[in-house]
Amino acid sequence: MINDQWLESELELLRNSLRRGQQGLAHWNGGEMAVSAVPGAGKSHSLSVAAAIAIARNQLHSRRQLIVVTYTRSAAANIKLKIRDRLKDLKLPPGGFVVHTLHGLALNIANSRQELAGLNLDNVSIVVPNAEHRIIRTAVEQWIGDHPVEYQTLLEGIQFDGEETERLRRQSVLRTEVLPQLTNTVVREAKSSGLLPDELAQLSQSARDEYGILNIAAGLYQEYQRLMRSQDLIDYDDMILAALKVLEYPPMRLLWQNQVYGVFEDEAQDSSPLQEKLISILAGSDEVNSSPNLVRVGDPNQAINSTFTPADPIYFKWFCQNCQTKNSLTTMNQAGRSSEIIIDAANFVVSWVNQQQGDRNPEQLPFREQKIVTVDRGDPQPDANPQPEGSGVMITNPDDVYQTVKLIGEKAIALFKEHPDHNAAILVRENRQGRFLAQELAYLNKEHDIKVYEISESERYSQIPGEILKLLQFIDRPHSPDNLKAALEVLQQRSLIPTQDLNALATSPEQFLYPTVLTPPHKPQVEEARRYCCNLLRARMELPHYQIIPFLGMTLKYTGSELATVQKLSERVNQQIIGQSSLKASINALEEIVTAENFEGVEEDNEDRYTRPGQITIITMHKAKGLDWDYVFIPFLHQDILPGQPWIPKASQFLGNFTLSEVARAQIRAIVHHQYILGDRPQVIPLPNAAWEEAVKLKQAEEYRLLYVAMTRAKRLLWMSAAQLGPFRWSVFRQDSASNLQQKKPCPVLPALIGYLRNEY
Ligand SMILES: Nc1ncnc2c1ncn2[C@@H]1O[C@H](COP(=O)(O)OP(=O)(O)OP(=O)(O)O)[C@@H](O)[C@H]1O
Repeated sequence: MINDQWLESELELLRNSLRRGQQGLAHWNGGEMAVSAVPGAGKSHSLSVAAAIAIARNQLHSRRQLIVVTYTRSAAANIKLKIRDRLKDLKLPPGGFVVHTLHGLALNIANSRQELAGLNLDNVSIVVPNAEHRIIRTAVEQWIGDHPVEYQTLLEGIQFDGEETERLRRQSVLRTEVLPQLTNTVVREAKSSGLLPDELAQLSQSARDEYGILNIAAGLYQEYQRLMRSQDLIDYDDMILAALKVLEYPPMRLLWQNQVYGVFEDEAQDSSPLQEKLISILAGSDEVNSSPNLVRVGDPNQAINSTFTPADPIYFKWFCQNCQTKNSLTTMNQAGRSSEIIIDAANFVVSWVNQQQGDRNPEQLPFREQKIVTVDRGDPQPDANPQPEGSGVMITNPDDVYQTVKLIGEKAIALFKEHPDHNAAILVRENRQGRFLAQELAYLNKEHDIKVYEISESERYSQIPGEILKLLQFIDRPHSPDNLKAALEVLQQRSLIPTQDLNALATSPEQFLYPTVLTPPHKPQVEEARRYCCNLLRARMELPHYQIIPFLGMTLKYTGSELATVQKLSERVNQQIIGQSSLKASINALEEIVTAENFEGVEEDNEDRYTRPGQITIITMHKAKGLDWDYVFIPFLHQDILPGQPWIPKASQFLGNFTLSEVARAQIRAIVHHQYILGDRPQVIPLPNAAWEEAVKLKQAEEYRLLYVAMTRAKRLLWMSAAQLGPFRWSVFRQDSASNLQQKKPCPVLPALIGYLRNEY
């Protein structure tokens, strides 16, 4: 205990600088605690104060530390600085704590006894596979080779007349889309829940569906693991598993637990069961009946990664419930970020969406019923709950997407004229919307000195080496259906050719690329794709190969710093192949770059670039989490995107009215939830249709939470709109063609919100 009077009174002052709800955190004195906070509640602020208080009170030092865990490196750097500042104010040395990302922490533990971890970390490389990764593609090929009967059942789908072209098309869909996606989803979902391939295979025995989806999934997972091992590769979950293996050994567990006084976890709604297990062990002790010194802070209403990563907010909700029964749940409801009317609008969304769900269990509702409240008078946050700009919340219904941009442009000009030091953002659901807005608003920069900054542009840098590689592989071997399909995908993603079923084109490259008089004429969209491909092939004949990469960059219509990135890439490849220059050598060099995932684009590296004054940032709703702006525009709020309809790609509808990967995800979640609550009691695995329905519900709930995150980014003005006419789907929208816009329905919460605001204000 501290007996220094001065320090005690400083700590008291520090505690009092926190708001009511935040103080619970500062009073933490060991044991488990859950903190459920609303957007803008000051989670990282109060976490850093509570950390400093815990370090001071318990006189922590380098051999007995507090561990703070966050999910991104920038969050880690941020909170580290904050804790240091607090300790400095308390005249204490900057020690007694470490801030880690979860994976950084796992790596440290695994490194502490490599032979226990089962990994030689000096030899392995870390990869982050996606469905296109070569490991996953190879796993799929191996599985197909070893499981002809199961593969045949998939090929036949719900009906099949044996026609050859259709069989080839289905093969292409299964090999390049369905099975890679299934592998990717299952590996991540099962592994991060602590399920090994054999356990999954065992569990899949009680599933009763015709394909045996979980059994296929377990087989794919097995192949994946084998390939990763044989090539000395590990993924992020392997790091956590390795750390857990070290901690299973009692002397090592004791050693670590003695070093760790407690663990504070931020963004706890994004945790997976495996991650939760790791921090609970670290924060615990081997004494019976003692609970771990574990504080978990999160906001279940901001869980926006649960449908494409294994993060699942239900675990944090359960943790909160558990703490509530032990009286150790704290809620932080006050937030000073936004004007009151914006807070009201966000709270309305929470209740309205939950009301639509009928009677589901509270933890299965899209939102935790936790309302945001304005701060008290005299709050320490400067300009807390600022005066709104105009009415504070504006909802409009423009004629079409073009008029939407026009209105945003006019509003931005007026706002920046009056407040040049403020900032603004347009939040979009997908990058294509962002690209459209950036093009249409480019005039703001030239004519009004308002910088328009589109974030997805810089995100695209990391895709450039992969895109160029696919085109090079195609021009090297154009008759390979896989190469052709991969190249067509790139062209389609870049909106250079119309969206269509590429499997049909890629199954017979010869017919597609060089139709004879005997082949039926191509449809216009196929012909357009063919012309693009033939131009690429011609370039191979006509250009010296060191010019090919820059040429491909132009063909893909890269702009500005994307082109600079391509130039840099081209130079690096040419340097690597000096003395043996050929197309093959370029491909090999590029393959190495893509596999190593270590090529950095040409871009600024600073998070502040998202929120510069006088700037309008175009950013996806996902990426906007954790940030805020004076003015926030959220256009294109249409029902087909928000909450969205269940959508099964046409190409894979022969398998039934669901996607295999989503069914498998929902089945694995059902298993893990069951194990979590009911332990070893017999398990019923949902059938594909029920699992798919559950997946759809989860997806729609997440879309609403995404809207909530987006709305709560606004400080003074929240501008939302749903145009009457919009593209059928943004993925097929092309500005250059006179594409038809269609009648669109607004996201259902918008009319309800308009009614609410009208009555309330
Ligand atoms: N007690 C306080 N005294 C002074 N400032 C505070 C206090 N609590 C919060 N703040 C300020 O409120 C702002 C919002 O805090 P922060 O960004 O940490 O919120 P958050 O909970 O992480 O929000 P979100 O989850 O929506 O991203 C910060 O500028 C922070 O400094």
